Amino acid sequence: MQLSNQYANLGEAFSQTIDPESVALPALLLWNQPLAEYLGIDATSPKQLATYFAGNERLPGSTPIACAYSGHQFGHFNPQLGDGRAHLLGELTDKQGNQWDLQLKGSGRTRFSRQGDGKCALSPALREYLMSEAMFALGVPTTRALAVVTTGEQVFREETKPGAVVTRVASSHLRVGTFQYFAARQDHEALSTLVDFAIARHYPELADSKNRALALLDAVIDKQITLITHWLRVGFIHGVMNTDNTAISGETIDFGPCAMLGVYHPGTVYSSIDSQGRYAFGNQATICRWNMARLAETLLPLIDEDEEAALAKAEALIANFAGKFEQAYLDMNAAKIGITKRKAPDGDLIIELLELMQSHKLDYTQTYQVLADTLSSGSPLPAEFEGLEEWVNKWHNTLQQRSIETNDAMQLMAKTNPVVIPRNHHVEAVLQIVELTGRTDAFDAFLEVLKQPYETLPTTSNYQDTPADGDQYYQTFCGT
Ligand SMILES: Nc1ncnc2c1ncn2[C@@H]1O[C@H](COP(=O)(O)OP(=O)(O)OP(=O)(O)O)[C@@H](O)[C@H]1O
Ligand SMILES: [Mg+2]
Repeated sequence: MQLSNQYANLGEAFSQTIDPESVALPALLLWNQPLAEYLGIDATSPKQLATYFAGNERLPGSTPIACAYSGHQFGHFNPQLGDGRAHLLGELTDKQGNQWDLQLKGSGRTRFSRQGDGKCALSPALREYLMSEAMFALGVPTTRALAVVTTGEQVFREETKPGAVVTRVASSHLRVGTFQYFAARQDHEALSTLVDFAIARHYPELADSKNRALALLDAVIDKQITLITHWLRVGFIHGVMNTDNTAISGETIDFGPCAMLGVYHPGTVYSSIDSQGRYAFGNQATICRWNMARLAETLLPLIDEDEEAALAKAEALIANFAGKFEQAYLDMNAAKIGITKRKAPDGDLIIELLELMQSHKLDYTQTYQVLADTLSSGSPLPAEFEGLEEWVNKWHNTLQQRSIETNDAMQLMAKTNPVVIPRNHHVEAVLQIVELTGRTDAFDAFLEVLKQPYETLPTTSNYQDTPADGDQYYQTFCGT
């Protein structure tokens, strides 16, 4: 294993070269062996891994850096964010030649730390590991987690908590906020470097585009639409879709206050600080479009020297967002009810189902399982789904009129609708067990099931129940 330092080599304007802070007593708590193998990370002792992934010793070839970025947080621009508690160790190249960033989070203070302590508590580190690996298995583009190392140190939040460092693997850490950082400083040269870097890393097919900045914007918009559509498919609520938490790669990044939707309602919000519901489940596409408009602004000087021409070109792409998203969203929803080649009237059927789920306060994940059951066994709807009969008849008729074989519909539904998701109450329960006991059995058992979310394993049923209180009091916190 030899890391490269491509981002570090972009120069001082982009990052601060700084080693992680050494921790007192590094111990490897979680290790993602399949991911390590995929990345070609050499097998070594848990002790050595803990030393590396706590940041106590440099990995071969690594020059750790903290990256500069800005961001709109809840709509307000903050020019000076950056990795305040993270260190990019460098890039790894896998066997297929793909580049992966290895980054520590919770690894100490940097130039960008502001008032923060640079640390991460154990529970948010575990959440990042569990949720990102669950999302990966669900087929959602995402950053991943390689390790959680406990530090043997305490961090102070409202109370004393055990500390940890989580290792994140991402196809890059370029954020909308990274572009904003240089745009705010009117550093067009750095912006141009970023565009080149992003294209080389993520969109090499755009290398020969006539207008590289515009082509990049177009590609990022498409990737983001795909991402948000996946979130809506599985019921993911990111919780803090600030522009500094929006990756150019189209991967889900920053699992701080994220949660899963239980009862279907587009207004669902769990984040304690999102009092306006800006990042509510059903608002995520609108916010994504807003974030893409912020990205577009940063690229204007590169899109065209003529300001008005640049604006017209960028605006055309932003204006297309809503239409493109709508198509992707309806296609995804059609797949959830077994329809491949969606036709215009299916939109009404889809919207009607969503409205029924909302008015009958039905669980999002369970509803699609119950619908699939009506196809597989012809079983009647369970009592709590009373009121859907008419819709189910209409849906069955649609499948028939469209000559969609029941088996084909069932297969499509089975790969589109997870049987199990990381439900909030189960996530909290396993995180708490690790925090209280230091043992990971319960966490591991849950993760095993989450790794096959479209299969019913012998233990899957342990995690399919809905929370007793319907998550009405559930709250998440910007994990620090
Ligand atoms: N404990 C902390 N110490 C120093 N800086 C912090 C701390 N927690 C958050 N920050 C910084 O505050 C900003 C916003 O934090 P946010 O919660 O979005 O990111 P994060 O969870 O730290 O990291 P990422 O987006 O990389 O997953 C970032 O600049 C982040 O580095
Ligand atoms: Mg963040």
